[in-house]
Amino acid sequence: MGKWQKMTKEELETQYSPSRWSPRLDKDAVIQAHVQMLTGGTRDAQAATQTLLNVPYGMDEGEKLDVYLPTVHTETFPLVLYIHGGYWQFLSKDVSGFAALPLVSHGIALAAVGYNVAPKGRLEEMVRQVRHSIAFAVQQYTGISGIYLLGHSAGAHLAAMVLSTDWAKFGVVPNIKGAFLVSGIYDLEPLLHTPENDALHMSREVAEQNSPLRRVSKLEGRRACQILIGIAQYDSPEFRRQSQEYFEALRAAGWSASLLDIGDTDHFDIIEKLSQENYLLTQVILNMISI
Ligand SMILES: Nc1ccccc1C(=O)C[C@H](N)C(=O)O
Repeated sequence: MGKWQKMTKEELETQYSPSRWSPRLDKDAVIQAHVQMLTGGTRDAQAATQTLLNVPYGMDEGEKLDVYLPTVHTETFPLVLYIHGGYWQFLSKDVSGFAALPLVSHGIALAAVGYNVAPKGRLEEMVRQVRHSIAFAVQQYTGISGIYLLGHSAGAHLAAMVLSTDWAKFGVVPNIKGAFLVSGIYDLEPLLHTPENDALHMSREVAEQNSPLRRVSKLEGRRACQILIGIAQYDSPEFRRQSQEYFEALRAAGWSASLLDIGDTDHFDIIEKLSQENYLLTQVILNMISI
């Protein structure tokens, strides 16, 4: 048993409130600034990139992709699927193109995945939607040379769930070459005891079945796929513990996984800075994709 079980309700709530740990700004200001950075970054990326916005990947209104295409046309290119964060309740694909510019200028496409956040969407539905979006992308775009997942916070959780997909149900086996999981949550159980679950309505069973940490043995495709787990210096100790544990579990199961602890970042700017080409994580991603 980890030590979160011994925490008071208040302590657990604090540990699982990323906004309370930023040394830059107070909790409301950091979220406001985050939304501003994502919105502005996405606007800039859309102004400078060839895009395909609101491409439906399913029947539901929320099942859409925003695709940012490589600057120079090539027959084949890697595709990064970006899965946004926001505790499965906030944000959307509409503010999730901010990382596109450094990628498209290096011949890499980015697709921001829309999914139904709570209270409209339930957790199992979000997992299914994100999996479906990947199956759709590989069927739709024949020029994809490899798929890379990039997820932040709740989006890193969803990306990790994609790695344990039984693709037989989807009729395709995507060539997932890498996953960049940034400041993610890999064990949902502690959240059952926090107010975050008021909107998510997860049962214990749903939390267990959708915890990547408990599904490491079900992962497929380990030979080809590299996993990078990124964590912010100023993420909470619980968030940092979760990344460390997931990393260790992946390594123990024979995966090619690495853990990158990014100094002088918090839960929010660790991902915002992906709009900058000279940011450490941008460089690591470009190197891992290295075309
Ligand atoms: N990641 C986010 C992105 C956008 C808006 C909110 C969040 C949060 O994480 C909220 C959480 N309840 C917090 O206290 O930090």
